[in-house]
Amino acid sequence: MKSPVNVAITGAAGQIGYALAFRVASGQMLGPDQPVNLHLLEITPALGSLQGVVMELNDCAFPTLNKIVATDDAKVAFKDCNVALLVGARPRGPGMERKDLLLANAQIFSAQGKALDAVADRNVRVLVVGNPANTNSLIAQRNAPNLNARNFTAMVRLDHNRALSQLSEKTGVHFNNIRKAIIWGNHSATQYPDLHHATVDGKPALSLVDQKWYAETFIPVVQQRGAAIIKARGASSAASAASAAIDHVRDWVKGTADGDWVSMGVPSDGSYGIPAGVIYGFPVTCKNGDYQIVQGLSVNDFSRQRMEATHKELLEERDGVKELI
Ligand SMILES: NC(=O)C1=CN([C@@H]2O[C@H](COP(=O)(O)OP(=O)(O)OC[C@H]3O[C@@H](n4cnc5c(N)ncnc54)[C@H](O)[C@@H]3O)[C@@H](O)[C@H]2O)C=CC1
Ligand SMILES: O=C([O-])CC(=O)C(=O)O
Repeated sequence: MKSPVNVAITGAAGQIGYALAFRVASGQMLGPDQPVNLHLLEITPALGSLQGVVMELNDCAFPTLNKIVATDDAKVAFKDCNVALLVGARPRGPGMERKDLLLANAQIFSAQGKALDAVADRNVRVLVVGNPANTNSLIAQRNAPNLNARNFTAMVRLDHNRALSQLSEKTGVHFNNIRKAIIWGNHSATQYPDLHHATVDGKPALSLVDQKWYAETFIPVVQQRGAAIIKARGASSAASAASAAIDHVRDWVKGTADGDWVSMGVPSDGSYGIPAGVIYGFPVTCKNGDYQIVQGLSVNDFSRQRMEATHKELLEERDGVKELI
């Protein structure tokens, strides 16, 4: 039997947390042969509700669930954690942009960065889901100077999956046969969903759809999907966000499929002219528990303009939290 992996989930009694904890506990993230210790963090007033989640998790009798720690102390939750899923943060409501949450949520990520720095496993893999995810990930990273900076990532996988879903609906081809979509940049309305390298049943995606649909329907629909879900449900995406978090960490730890890539918000290494350090959505492949930014893709003017616009927004967000990074 493998030794257990410690997985911390913040905001574990919230909408996403409630979907995510059960999927992690049941082995859907790290595999059916990998026991997990769940470290669940909530704010003090939510501890009662968190206790209910703990009771339900125990009642599932998952073979892969070894132990649960439920706490309102970040240093207890992050102690020796190998994977940290930073979900706990305020969600937006109708009419807001995700960056409107920055002031409300930024403090959470500076405090949690410090707590991770103090007590987490030195190779902890961090996924920030709480919005605005890229900038919150940067804040956590900058507050954890003793951890591996590459391991601070932000979730654009939901956007990636949304791109597959839209293209599948348009072409009538199942997502399983769609490869190499890309989400560049920020998890926001400026993100750039790029189909220039995508294939559908092995054919170039852009040879199957017209440019007008790509530019005027596909891109805005993917960019605005979060807002469309809020309008329809009266609450932001939760099960699909949890599912994307599972996909992100599973692929990072266990590797991406041959001949495909996924999108992850990761610190730039200067690739594609995005200055080093910015946490930006890139196409990546994963192997042996590490990720690599896909190199050598051609970028035309249409793409370059959009990649710059989303980068510019990230710089503006960063300027807004200068004192925390
Ligand atoms: N990156 C992405 O693709 C997506 C990101 N999100 C974001 O994820 C975040 C969570 O969304 P929901 O679960 O729907 O919100 P929610 O309000 O249902 O749950 C958030 C939970 O976090 C807890 N929390 C607040 N501060 C905390 C702290 N300092 N430590 C630990 N827990 C804390 C709250 O008590 C609450 O239970 C939001 O910021 C939302 O905008 C949502 C969907 C997709
Ligand atoms: O739109 C929101 O506020 C929640 C979110 O990030 C998403 O669904 O992509």
